[in-house]
Amino acid sequence: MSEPASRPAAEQAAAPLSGPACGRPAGARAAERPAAPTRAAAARDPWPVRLDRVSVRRGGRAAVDALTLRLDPGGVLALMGPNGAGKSLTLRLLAGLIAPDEGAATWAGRPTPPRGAVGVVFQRPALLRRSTLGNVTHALALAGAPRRARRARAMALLAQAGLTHRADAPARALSGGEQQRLALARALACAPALLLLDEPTANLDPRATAQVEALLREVCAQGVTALVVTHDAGQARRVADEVAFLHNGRLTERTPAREFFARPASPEGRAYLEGRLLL
Ligand SMILES: Nc1ncnc2c1ncn2[C@@H]1O[C@H](COP(=O)(O)OP(=O)(O)OP(=O)(O)O)[C@@H](O)[C@H]1O
Repeated sequence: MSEPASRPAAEQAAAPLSGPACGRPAGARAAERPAAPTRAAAARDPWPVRLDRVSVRRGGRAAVDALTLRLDPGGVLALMGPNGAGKSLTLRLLAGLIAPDEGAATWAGRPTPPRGAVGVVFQRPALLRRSTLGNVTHALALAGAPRRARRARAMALLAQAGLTHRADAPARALSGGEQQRLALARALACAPALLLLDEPTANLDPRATAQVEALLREVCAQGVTALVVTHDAGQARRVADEVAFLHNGRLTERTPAREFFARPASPEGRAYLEGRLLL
């Protein structure tokens, strides 16, 4: 994930069930590892994903204000900032779920993301009234996986998410942490190149948070690029390679994570880490 660190100031699928996005599957044990995506990867690669001076108007103001951000393959970018900074809107722009009012969002130079190239996990997963397994097989069906391959592939995704033992349970009966790991497994059904997560552990306890983070790290180690919106500085330290900091819809800095936490480049980033940036 790159773009030179822009020092001070400069830039589910959708849940696969509801939007344009939909995982380079990864595996727990090798025997259970989902088969390699059958699609021609290059045709679906979204790189670079670019926001060029995009603005989104909400409530009579620019909630995202002339933002420029470029994502290239590799790594985890944490998108941080105070409430209302424009993080979720930015994530939705990157997913192609909303269009900018000004500026341009492009994927590999095109105005929409390649089908299935971007997976999204929201803070509260919208799970279907089906079994855990059924949620994933449904996502695979939407992704165009052949019927005969769906069950084995879904079971491999569930194994990776540590949910084999919950396969037949109603998805909505899972714990919050299990539901979020299911949402991740489901988002991986389309073998996305880019995974966007909007505060994926905001409602989880430390143990469930650690499980989701471990799954995210595993998926990223296997080639998926991720952007995580988080308020949790500990989480950003644990999972992110870089931090992009937003304030009032503007990018104040994009900095390697280690550097951000040691010496944030922008006054806003510094104030936030010191608990002084409240709005
Ligand atoms: N549909 C809407 N109507 C009016 N204002 C909106 C709408 N959607 C977003 N906004 C406003 O745009 C701003 C940015 O919203 P966004 O959800 O991107 O912020 P955020 O950084 O994700 O905040 P939080 O950390 O609280 O989730 C906020 O002030 C929000 O109130």
